[in-house]
Amino acid sequence: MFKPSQRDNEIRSGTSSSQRPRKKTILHLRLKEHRYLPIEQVLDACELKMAPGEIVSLIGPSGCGKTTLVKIAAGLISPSDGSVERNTDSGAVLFQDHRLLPWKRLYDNMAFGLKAAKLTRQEQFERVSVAAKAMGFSQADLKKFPAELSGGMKQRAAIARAMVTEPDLLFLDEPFSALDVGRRREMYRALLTEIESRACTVLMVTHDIFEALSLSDRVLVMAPDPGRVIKEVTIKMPLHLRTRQLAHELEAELLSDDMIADLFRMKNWEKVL
Ligand SMILES: Nc1ncnc2c1ncn2[C@@H]1O[C@H](COP(=O)(O)OP(=O)(O)OP(=O)(O)O)[C@@H](O)[C@H]1O
Repeated sequence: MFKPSQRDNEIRSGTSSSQRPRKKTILHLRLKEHRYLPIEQVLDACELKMAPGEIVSLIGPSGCGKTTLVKIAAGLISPSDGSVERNTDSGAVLFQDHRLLPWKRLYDNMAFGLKAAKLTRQEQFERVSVAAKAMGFSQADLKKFPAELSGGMKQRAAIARAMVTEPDLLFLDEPFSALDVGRRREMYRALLTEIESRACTVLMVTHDIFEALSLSDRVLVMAPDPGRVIKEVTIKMPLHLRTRQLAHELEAELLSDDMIADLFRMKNWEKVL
C-alpha cells in the first residue's frame, strides 16, 4: 500500500516551490480499492494527502486508473471501498473534453458558474474579463458560440470557466492536450499565477512526464493491473526557478529506473526511435 510517508525519492533539494503555508490538509483520500464492476479491480489501496496550495500530478500508462483516482478525489464517483475528505466546498473539475454548452456564447459559458453562485452582473463581468485576458481571448471571441471556436480555444475556455469560480481545489484531467506548445506555456503561466495568488490546490492528470515534472510539487507514478502508485517524486525547486533543463534532468533521472522506463515503454529513451 502506498503512503506519502513512503516517499522513495526526493530528486532535488532546495526550497519547496510552495513556500506557501501548509498547515492543514485540504484533501485526504484513503482508498482500499475501487472496482467499477464486481470482477475487475481498477485501483488498489492508496492514500493521498494534499496541503493547501500544493500541486500534485498523476502520471502513468493509459488505463492505469489516473482519471478514476481524480474522479474519486473530486467526488464525481464514490470509491467502492474507501473515503475522501475535502476541507472545502469550493472545487472545480476540468476534463479533456471541454463540456461547453453549445447554445451559449463563450462569455455566458465562462460566466455560467458565477450566475449559479449569484454574483452580480458587474462581478461576473469583472471575473470573466480577467480570465478571458489571461486565456488570450478577445472581445470578439467572447461573442462566439463553441462551434465557432477551435479545439484549443475550447480547451482554454474550459480552463477559464474553471478559473473564474476561484476554486480552492482544482482537478485537471489533461487540460492542455489540445494546445500548441506556445499556448501550453502561456496556460502554465496563467494557471500558476492563479495557483500562487490564491493558494489553489491542484490534482492533475497528464501523460506528459516533462509537463508533470515542470509544474508539480509532487509527481505520483502509477502502474496498472490494478492501478496503484509505485513511486512518488518530490520536487523542491520553486516553480519560478525551474528551467527546461532541470525538467529534462528530472525526467532522465526518473526514466533511468528500468521499472519506470518499462512502464512508459521508454527503454533506451535517449534515442529518438
Ligand atoms: N465507467 C467505467 N466503467 C467501467 N470501467 C471503467 C469506467 N471508467 C474507466 N473504466 C476502466 O478503469 C480502468 C482505468 O481507467 P481510467 O480512465 O481511470 O485510466 P487512465 O489511466 O486515466 O487512462 P487514460 O490515460 O487512457 O485516460 C480502465 O481499465 C477502464 O476501462
